[in-house]
Amino acid sequence: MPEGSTEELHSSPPCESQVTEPAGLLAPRSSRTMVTGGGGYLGYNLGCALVSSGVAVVLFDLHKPKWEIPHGADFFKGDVRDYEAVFKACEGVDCVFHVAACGMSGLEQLQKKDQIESINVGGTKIIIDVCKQRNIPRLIYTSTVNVVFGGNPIEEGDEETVPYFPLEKQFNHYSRTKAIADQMVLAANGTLLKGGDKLHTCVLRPPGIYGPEEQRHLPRVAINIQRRLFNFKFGNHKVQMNWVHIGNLVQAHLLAAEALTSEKGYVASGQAYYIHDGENVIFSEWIVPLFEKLGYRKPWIHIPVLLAHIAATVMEYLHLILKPVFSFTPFLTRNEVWNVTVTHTFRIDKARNQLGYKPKKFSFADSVDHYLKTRPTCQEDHTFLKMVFVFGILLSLIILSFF
Ligand SMILES: NC(=O)c1ccc[n+]([C@@H]2O[C@H](COP(=O)([O-])OP(=O)(O)OC[C@H]3O[C@@H](n4cnc5c(N)ncnc54)[C@H](O)[C@@H]3O)[C@@H](O)[C@H]2O)c1
Repeated sequence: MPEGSTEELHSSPPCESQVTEPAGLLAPRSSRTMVTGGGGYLGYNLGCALVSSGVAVVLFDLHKPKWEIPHGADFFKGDVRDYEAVFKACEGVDCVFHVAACGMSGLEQLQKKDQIESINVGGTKIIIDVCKQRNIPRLIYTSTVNVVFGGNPIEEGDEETVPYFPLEKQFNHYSRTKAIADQMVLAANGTLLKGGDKLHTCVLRPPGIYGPEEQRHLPRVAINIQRRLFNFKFGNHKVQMNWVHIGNLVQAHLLAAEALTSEKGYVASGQAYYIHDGENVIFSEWIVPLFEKLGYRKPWIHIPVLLAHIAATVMEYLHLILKPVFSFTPFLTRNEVWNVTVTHTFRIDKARNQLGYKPKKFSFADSVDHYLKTRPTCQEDHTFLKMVFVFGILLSLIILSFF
């Protein structure tokens, strides 16, 4: 399909199976919306919920979703860095959900700085510019808790008291560029549209996303458990964090779109919201169903956090060195080590009070069951990866012996 063209695919029933209760929550006062990153997990599920609410959707993405496109949605193949493509896709649109991002986890996190920056920052600038030119009055940006978390402990942080993590100290490009984009979107609130009205913007900051069909975290962790790379546990057992189920995150996006309307007094204009399931979890306990249902023993070899950090560093460098001849996904990155070894929890009172956000209760175990039912049966040979891992641990031990 040519770049910048729309394609309405199958007219199969929309994707209720992806999100337990997405539709009919509310119909955002919109006739046509655009979801960037509409081929990805959140973007696609959000698109499904919107069409179920009777709102037409353009799913804008570099890649087609792996799931069937629901009736009422158009897929537009395009790049958020391409002004003309974004402008064309936004014809008739009155609300944009800017979900597309690059560099989030695993291999992607190690992509070149320029690539990540051009998508996360450059792409966001283009989205804002097109909203102005196309007189689109509502823009909802999917940010991340990483804009304030960079390895610093945060307990029950809220939107008013926790500052952005200093950009110069963010050691991964994803978090740094998401923080820049988050600030750009908030700064764009209230700017004049070409037709004279105002642009209303808000940002949602979720932690890790889980749910049925999630592709980014669960399958990767599961594969590494099967490779027995997660026999190791590190860090304090009391480390807490939040997670968000896809159904709750979709709900929050729909509510945010509502809260940028005059009917809701533009309550969300210029606001940021933390969004999660409404509970703090201990990571080592939360992940247990995955080990149990896969039939593997829980991690039992305790290693110091520093060693895990060094191993992740070594993995990242090995990845860079070997990239020209062999590309592998490090089983952990430094950023991911911080994520599971440093407490970072947030309050969601602001979203509850201003947006009317009411997270539903979901179970991670159900997502694991779904994964086990749908995972591909054929497994690759991981001998080389195991070698790389063992090499990483050995190298880390050698480095550690110098301390
Ligand atoms: N997955 C998580 O755990 C998590 C946690 C916090 C925040 N977020 C945020 O949520 C959003 C969605 O995450 P997801 O899990 O659905 O990710 P995903 O990778 O499934 O979806 C992202 C989509 O963006 C698309 N994309 C990337 N570059 C693009 C470009 N230049 N032009 C057009 N499309 C492009 C990708 O093709 C992909 O389909 C992201 O903004 C991410 O930063 C995700």
